[in-house]
Amino acid sequence: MIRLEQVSKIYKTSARPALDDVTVDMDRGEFVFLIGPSGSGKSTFLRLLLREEVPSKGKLYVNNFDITRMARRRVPRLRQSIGCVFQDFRLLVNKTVAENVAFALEVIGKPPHTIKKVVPEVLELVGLDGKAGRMPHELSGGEQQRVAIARAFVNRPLVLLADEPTGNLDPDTSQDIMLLLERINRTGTTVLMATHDHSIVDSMRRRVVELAFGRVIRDDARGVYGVGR
Ligand SMILES: Nc1ncnc2c1ncn2[C@@H]1O[C@H](COP(=O)(O)OP(=O)(O)OP(=O)(O)O)[C@@H](O)[C@H]1O
Repeated sequence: MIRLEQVSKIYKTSARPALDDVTVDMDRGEFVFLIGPSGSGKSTFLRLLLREEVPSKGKLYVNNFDITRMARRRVPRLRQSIGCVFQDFRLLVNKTVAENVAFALEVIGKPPHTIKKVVPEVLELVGLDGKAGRMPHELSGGEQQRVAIARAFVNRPLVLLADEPTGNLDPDTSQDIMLLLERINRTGTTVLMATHDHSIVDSMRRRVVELAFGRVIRDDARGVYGVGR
């Protein structure tokens, strides 16, 4: 599903590599935490998968796309196969909950009758039925993140990337969001989540890939956050 072979990323303005000779494989249906201190390369890792950056060295595959050699015109197809969720939700503030989710389908050309059917289904899945007509500012942070997850998942992506999805949420709400991500993972979607949240990583006991200075220093099948520290 996701494969990095000896990938390095060196930004022009930076003295040391942001990623340094990283080799990792993630299978279909895995749930993986990507952890490491600030500046260790987590966001760079995610940006490479979306082809927002290109690697300086190595090979990179996502959902059978060879990202290293990918022509620019094929990038939208790659991004359609990946759902993304961020710490700051990134909803369209002037659209309702349902319109935010529908928009993700409109931009990829889904017909209106499909959109009409699928949007309520996914809102129910994330626990937001009854709130379809609300504006984002009328929702709590946890609810806004649910909308973002619905939007990311509505197209049934093979991979869901989550960059600090609980970073702006209190612990209870964070737990709810994690239950939702687990539920999405159980449908077969690979979930890769970058996080600083010790308690979530420790309570879920999933695969943990730890970065330090751009290198993978740990890859545990059922890991915790702070081993050896
Ligand atoms: N666009 C860029 N240009 C130059 N250097 C960059 C760029 N983006 C990131 N870096 C550098 O690459 C390294 C890794 O950064 P990255 O943002 O991937 O880390 P991170 O683990 O996501 O950090 P955080 O947890 O704070 O988001 C850092 O040294 C950072 O300064």
